[in-house]
Amino acid sequence: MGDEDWEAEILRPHVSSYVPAFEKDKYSSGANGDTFNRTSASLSEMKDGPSGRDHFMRSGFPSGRNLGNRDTGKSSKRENTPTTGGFGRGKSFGNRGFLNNKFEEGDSSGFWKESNNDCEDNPTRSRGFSKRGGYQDGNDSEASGPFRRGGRGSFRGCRGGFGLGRPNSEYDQDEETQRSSSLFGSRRPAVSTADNGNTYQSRGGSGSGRGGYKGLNEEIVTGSGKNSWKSEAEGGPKVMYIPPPPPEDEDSIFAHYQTGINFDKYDTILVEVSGHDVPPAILTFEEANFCQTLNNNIAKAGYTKLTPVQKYSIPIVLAGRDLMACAQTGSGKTAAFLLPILAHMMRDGITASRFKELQEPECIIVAPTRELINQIYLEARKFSFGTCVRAVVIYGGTQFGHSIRQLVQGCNILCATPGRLIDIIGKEKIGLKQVKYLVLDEADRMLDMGFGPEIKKLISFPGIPSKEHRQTLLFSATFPEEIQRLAGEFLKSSYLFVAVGQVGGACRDVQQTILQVGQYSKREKLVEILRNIGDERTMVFVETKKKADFIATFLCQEKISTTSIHGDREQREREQALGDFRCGKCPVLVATSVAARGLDIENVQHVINFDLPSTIDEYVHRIGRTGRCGNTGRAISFFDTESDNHLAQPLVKVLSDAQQDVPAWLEEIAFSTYVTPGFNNSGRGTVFASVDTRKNYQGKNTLNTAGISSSQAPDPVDDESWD
Ligand SMILES: Nc1ncnc2c1ncn2[C@@H]1O[C@H](COP(=O)(O)OP(=O)(O)OP(=O)(O)O)[C@@H](O)[C@H]1O
Repeated sequence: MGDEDWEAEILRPHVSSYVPAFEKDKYSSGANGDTFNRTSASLSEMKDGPSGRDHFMRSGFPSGRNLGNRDTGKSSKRENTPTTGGFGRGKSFGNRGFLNNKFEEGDSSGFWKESNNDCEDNPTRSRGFSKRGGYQDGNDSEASGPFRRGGRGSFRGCRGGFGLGRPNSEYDQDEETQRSSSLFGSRRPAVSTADNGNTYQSRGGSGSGRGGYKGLNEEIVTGSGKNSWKSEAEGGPKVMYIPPPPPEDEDSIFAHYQTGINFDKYDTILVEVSGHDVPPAILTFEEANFCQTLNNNIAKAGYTKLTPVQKYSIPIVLAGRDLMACAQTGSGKTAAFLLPILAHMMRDGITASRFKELQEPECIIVAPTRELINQIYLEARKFSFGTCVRAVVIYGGTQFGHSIRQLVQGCNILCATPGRLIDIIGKEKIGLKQVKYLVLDEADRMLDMGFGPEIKKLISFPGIPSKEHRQTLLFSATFPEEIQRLAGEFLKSSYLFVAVGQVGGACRDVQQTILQVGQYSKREKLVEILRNIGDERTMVFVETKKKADFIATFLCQEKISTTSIHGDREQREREQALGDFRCGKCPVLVATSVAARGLDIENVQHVINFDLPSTIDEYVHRIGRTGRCGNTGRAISFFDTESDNHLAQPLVKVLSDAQQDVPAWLEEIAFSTYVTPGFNNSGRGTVFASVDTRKNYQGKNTLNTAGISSSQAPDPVDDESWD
């Protein structure tokens, strides 16, 4: 499967980590005297720290209940007649009345109800199915696919730009449409913002047959017809974008932000390790016995103290063990795998061999989104600074030849998105024989029905060492049970499971507020909140790419400097948007779930869920863009009782686990929408994967000498109950 090529028809189960409060005991661990031990990250006795919410400066926002807008969306129905822009037939959408501020949400004709997908990423890639009955959203996908390949007109901007067919279907923004439309599209900024004139530009679409637009330097059109889209590697249209090289000066390489006031409180988080023969945790970087260069780099990065996931994971990886590690967002998982891998490589004296036709990396790191893999690459480059180890990043939306040129200069650590990786392997540009380390960051995402097939493909390529002969490391903040079971296929049976805090739990450094806001009141509420926030950096999550464009444009019209990131933006635009947000030029970033996972952006003080995501895990990742590395942050979510009730139960669980206020109205909804345990409501509202799932099938655990719990987990492969 090619880059930007995706099996769009695959369903993703609605994964959930929730167990109702009244069922909690049934599933809870540790405290109830089960066989797993929980150990505080400091390896000292767990102290009763202040509750999560006490860590925060109180905001100007009243609690959810007080602010809760009980608008249930009863405002007048909007008309279907567009006021601007051209439209295709079918479920046309547009900025109905948008320019004169009559743009309304929730129209039954589809716009606001389009599938919520975004991707390469496309965490909702498969949600489209359950929600909309079968289409895959179009995506700027690392992996998009034949099922998205129609020539439906594509909305490519905020002001019209519609083609024929089903302009408002999940299909209408697919990669192919974008690619093949640039001949016809006209580049026309939808809105240039308000304040500085360049804050936000949404691409204007052009109403050609295929609709859509792709930037001049990004796509070359092949004029291919329906269902003929191929990735570049497969001979499809070329992507011309070459990302700018990262800065080379040491200051930039080691630039970092400060740990926050709650960094030391990480030590009080309970940690569970399960599996056999658990190596003792380390308490300090010195105990890791890294070489001097690595220690220097760690110091230059401003790391003086290990985070819990690092304390436990580093010795496990150093001991050569496979690992599944789950720790809260922003708690340093990247270094937890990078540092020990680098330590091994340096111990083994690995040197990148330049200009070899076939590069044979020792380590492959895969992550679901382009921006995230780029971030991981920058971390790898930072920690390998001044060594012979060379990291390379390759990802979709960039010129294929550029990826190859990066590779041939030598590659020990290959950071890649799955689609581009598979393409590069298919082109025999890298050999897999030397792979000793395979890391899946955001592993639950990488193994779900979205990316899972590609990862399976990866580990099935001829030449790649079997799981017995490589070290496989899975990291995420969420690990639903079903994914944990799947993961057994990728890991040695002796793998260890590290759980820092509650698996799938939200970061306690984020003050969470849930407001009841109907769809027709959301924009007004958003503006009110953003005006209160002022210039503090804020990520606003919406469910669809189209909505991201609209909301960003709307905010710009409201004179709030805003940019946006989603899967229909060109890669160059995505990187520009992220850059503008990072540097504060645009303090508001409207994003789809493409930005929900992993992104580590300094000073993001607020996350606003304009739309709640369809799964609770996604919620946890989204709000985790703030409150990182001991810093505090705030998350405000608009809960629409017309569409979000399925999230009430898991939200109550996540809020109470994180010691947040739970609005009474939310509890009421949660109670009234109670799902019988065991009834699999598309994976929602069912069992909360509170621990290593092997625990559900095993006998006793023992306490190891380090005070870390060590379970006598049966070999999952041999365990009949495993499946
Ligand atoms: N020991 C440490 N000391 C200081 N800063 C650290 C330490 N470990 C990590 N950091 C910093 O904390 C931030 C968050 O780390 P990272 O992005 O690895 O979190 P994460 O757990 O992978 O989050 P997510 O679940 O959102 O992907 C980064 O800026 C990183 O450089």
